[in-house]
Amino acid sequence: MLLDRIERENDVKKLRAEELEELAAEIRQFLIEKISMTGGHLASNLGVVELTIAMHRVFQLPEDKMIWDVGHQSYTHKILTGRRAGFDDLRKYGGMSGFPKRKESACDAFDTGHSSTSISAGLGYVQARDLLGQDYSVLSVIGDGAMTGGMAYEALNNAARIKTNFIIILNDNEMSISENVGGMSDYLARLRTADIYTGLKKGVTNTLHRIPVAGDSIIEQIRRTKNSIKQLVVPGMLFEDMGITYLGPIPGHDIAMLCRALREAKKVEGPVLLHVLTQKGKGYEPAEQEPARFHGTGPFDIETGKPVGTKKKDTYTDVFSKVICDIGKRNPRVAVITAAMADGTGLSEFQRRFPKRFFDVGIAEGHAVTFAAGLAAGGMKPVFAVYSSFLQRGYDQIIHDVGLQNLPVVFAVDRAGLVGSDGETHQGIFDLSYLGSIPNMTVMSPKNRWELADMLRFAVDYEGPIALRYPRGTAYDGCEEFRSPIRYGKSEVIYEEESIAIVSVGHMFEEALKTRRLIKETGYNCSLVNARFVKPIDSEMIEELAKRHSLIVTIEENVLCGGFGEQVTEYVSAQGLPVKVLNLALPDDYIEHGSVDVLRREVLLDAPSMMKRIVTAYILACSKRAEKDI
Ligand SMILES: Cc1ncc(C[n+]2csc(CCOP(=O)(O)OP(=O)(O)O)c2C)c(N)n1
Ligand SMILES: CC(=O)[C@@H](O)[C@H](O)COP(=O)(O)O
Ligand SMILES: [Mg+2]
Repeated sequence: MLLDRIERENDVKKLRAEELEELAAEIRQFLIEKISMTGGHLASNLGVVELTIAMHRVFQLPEDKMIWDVGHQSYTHKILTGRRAGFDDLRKYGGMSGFPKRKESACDAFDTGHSSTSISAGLGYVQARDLLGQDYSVLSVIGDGAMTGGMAYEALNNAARIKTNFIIILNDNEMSISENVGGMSDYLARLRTADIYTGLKKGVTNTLHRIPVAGDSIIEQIRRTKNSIKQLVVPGMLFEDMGITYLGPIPGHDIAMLCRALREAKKVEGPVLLHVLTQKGKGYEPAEQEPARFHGTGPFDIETGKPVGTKKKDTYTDVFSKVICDIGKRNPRVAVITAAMADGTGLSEFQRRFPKRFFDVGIAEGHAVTFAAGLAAGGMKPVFAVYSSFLQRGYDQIIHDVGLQNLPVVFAVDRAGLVGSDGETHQGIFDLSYLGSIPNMTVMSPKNRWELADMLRFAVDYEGPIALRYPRGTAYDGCEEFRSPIRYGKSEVIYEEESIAIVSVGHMFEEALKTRRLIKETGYNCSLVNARFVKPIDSEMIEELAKRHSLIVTIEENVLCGGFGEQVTEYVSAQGLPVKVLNLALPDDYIEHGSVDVLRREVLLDAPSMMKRIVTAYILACSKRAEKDI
């Protein structure tokens, strides 16, 4: 196997040029086999095998800096930098990350996970290099999907003024996770056929009328506007006009051609954009046919491409998907928005049924928030379905454009809490803090699938900014009997006893139920309350609990800082209530990849750990009280 000769970075340079195609085939086979067992991002990785080989042939690691936008396509880079063995534990706790990580390898120049950051980070490297008088190449690899994100344009605008080499590789596979959207995507599609234009260039400058008949309509178009002549004559004119040299389009599965283009790019004094055309899922038929399904996949059967394992119950996303369609059917003012995550957020069905009221804005969460605010100001009822960690991108917009004007925008915050194998960048563990701090914002979280449905209906009827947060994965379908109507700012008492009172937030209810059971087994009484609202907190309920309990315990899957628990503690302290409070939440830290169950054990938010922490705190609270009485 050629792969056996790749033990560390730069080893790929030792292979003969004629061997590289075979190496690409081996890498594809390896990726398919490994990801079929562990799950991971398959389609994007299959698409960049040749591009990555070419980059590693032409550039020197770790001296040269390769920055992978999003980073979900960095698997071949990991293989070529000696991390092949890591694929056995890909995205498992303690195992190799699915994204580039500086702490994992000196060859990973920059951590990524969220989209459209690579040009900014690359430009930073370039400026640092020049200021420090160093000499290395910087390559930012950005996909056509990531090119729909505003940061990419801010960075290009900034990069245009530099006079030293900076290589931007636009990996264009005509796909975001789903089909790519928007004007840039259309523009790139036109560039893809730029060889026609290159042929035309001569024709235009010499004799327009000698161009074959097939070109007639194009010639007509050229005559019509001067601008379109420029567009057709110089492919990549948009970039060129900005001061960025455009090279392309380059066939992205031809290693020799890619190497040549990269060597050319290295010579340019200034920013240069290489437009590389690749195919998502290349080399594995099921992924070529269904690139969106194989973007991020669980384990699958290689032969058929079908997922392995039993059919799971509905996820929270499935529930959201059904209910929002039902709401959309009844209420023509409801419009939904996604930032390139129609499948992930469960909006694809809404798109199919109500295409005019469905908006995919590209990977542009900040824009999506303000766009939603505009829709609301114009009389619509926008529902922005978005992953918790990606909504971090829209923080100012939520304050400035939604909160300040008290506009009725619904935020359906999916992937809230621990998400598992995507790790640090994707854990949705800050939303209660960042949403809870915004005036006019209401924040809810459901305990089970029925409450998600009820809360979504409540949110759509509510006349102000409102968010509901729910996690990745199977929707809890227990406790259906507890389904009292949602009342603004009111919690729900599930079990009423004395001594200890647990108040749990959203999906942590299931774990809180188990914890209560364990506490009862140790002989203590324990009440259980479902918070329902994180903002405003149900202060009346806290006052009531303080009368009959020595300890109030809050449970949430959010960082402690700024979360639900801190609000309760602050209220109890401000009111001087005679009760101790224990906040069980996530630490002030980033939480790595791994299964949610393992991660919860690590952060002591699993039922057995919580039971121990609660009983210990209760005994302490009682002894303090006894001391006081003496
Ligand atoms: C801020 C942010 N929003 C959404 C995502 C989810 N996401 C991951 S990859 C991806 C599509 C990227 O498309 P592209 O850059 O073309 O890469 P490809 O998968 O086609 O290789 C999206 C939307 C993200 N990582 N970051
Ligand atoms: C790379 C990326 O950001 C997404 O592909 C993400 O991995 C999707 O995660 P879900 O599986 O939770 O939809
Ligand atoms: Mg793409």
